[in-house]
Amino acid sequence: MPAMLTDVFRGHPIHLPHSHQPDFTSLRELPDSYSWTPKDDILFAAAPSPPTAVETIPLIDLDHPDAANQIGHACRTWGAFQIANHGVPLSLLQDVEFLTGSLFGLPVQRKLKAARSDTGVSGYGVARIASFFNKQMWSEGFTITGSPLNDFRKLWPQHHLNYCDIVEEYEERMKKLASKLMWLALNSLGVSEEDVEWASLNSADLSWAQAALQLNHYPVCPEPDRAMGLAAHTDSTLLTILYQNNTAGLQVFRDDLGWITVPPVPGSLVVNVGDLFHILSNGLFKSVLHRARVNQTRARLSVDFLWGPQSDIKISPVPKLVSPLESPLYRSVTWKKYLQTKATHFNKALSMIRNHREE
Ligand SMILES: O=C(O)CCC(=O)C(=O)O
Ligand SMILES: [Fe+2]
Repeated sequence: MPAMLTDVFRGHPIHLPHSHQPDFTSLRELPDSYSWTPKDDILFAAAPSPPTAVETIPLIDLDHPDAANQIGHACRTWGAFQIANHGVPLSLLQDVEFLTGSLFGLPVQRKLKAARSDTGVSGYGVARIASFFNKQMWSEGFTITGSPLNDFRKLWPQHHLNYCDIVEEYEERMKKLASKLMWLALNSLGVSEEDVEWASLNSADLSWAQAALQLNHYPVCPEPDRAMGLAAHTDSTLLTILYQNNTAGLQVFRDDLGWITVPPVPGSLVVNVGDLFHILSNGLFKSVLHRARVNQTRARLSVDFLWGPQSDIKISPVPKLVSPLESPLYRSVTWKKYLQTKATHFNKALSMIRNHREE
């Protein structure tokens, strides 16, 4: 049986000196441990986009006949896009948002009943990337891998079954959507099912993929300019599908434009290219650097569907996308191995598996 995502993470526990969440609502000033400077993250100070910048990631209508090409173009230029007409019912998005709000609205002591253990993956806690930074992030999270039943029972002794049903339905929908998006993007490069033997086009057979669901809460912050909701990172996934409530905060980085805010569009979903899709596309698709900022007036919620292949599948650049005169840009890697590299080298992980060509 292929190793599941849970095992991958379990082998790489996060050791954090601060495993306890503060009660954000009681803080009237930003504590020093939450106050970021460019020293804490060089990207913190990277050029903010000018207020006049109108450019942002495209919003693509999946019913549009040219959707595949638009997605391909967005993956190459931004590494991210929003989608409308994605087929996920609005009522389900609302249910997931309600669940997320209800979870983070619980008293801290209750949330800590489902705290992620030192070596665990699922449950309540700080962002996984927290261990790479000296400063703390203005957010709290809840990770779901496999069934949330045990954790949900601790959080909501009465209503956990309803909430489990919502998660299950959401994950089913997301799995199908993610596979559809991957194939649309690959088709735009002329890549078809014969070129990627481990991934089936058939939406009824998604057993080659696995996923985790990450719920995030960014509370109202007394000094948002000095705080960081979630520091800059790329996702280790093939694709990530993000639902955000109606509050801006997600930003994506473009070398030529700086940090660009992704405006919430009601009912739409944000899609990010992750590191594995970048590898698979031989570097053609950009694994987008992104982060979450916070604000002083509205709490922000996001639901992140992190999607990739089963842990033992070897991902390497599709041969068709590699020029016959050059070696592939990356060596082959399983998701399991890649997460191990990421757990040690964080944002430098991709360069660790890159084939360095003679210039
Ligand atoms: O909350 C967001 O907008 C971003 C979340 C994210 O990037 C993550 O969970 O990996
Ligand atoms: Fe992310």
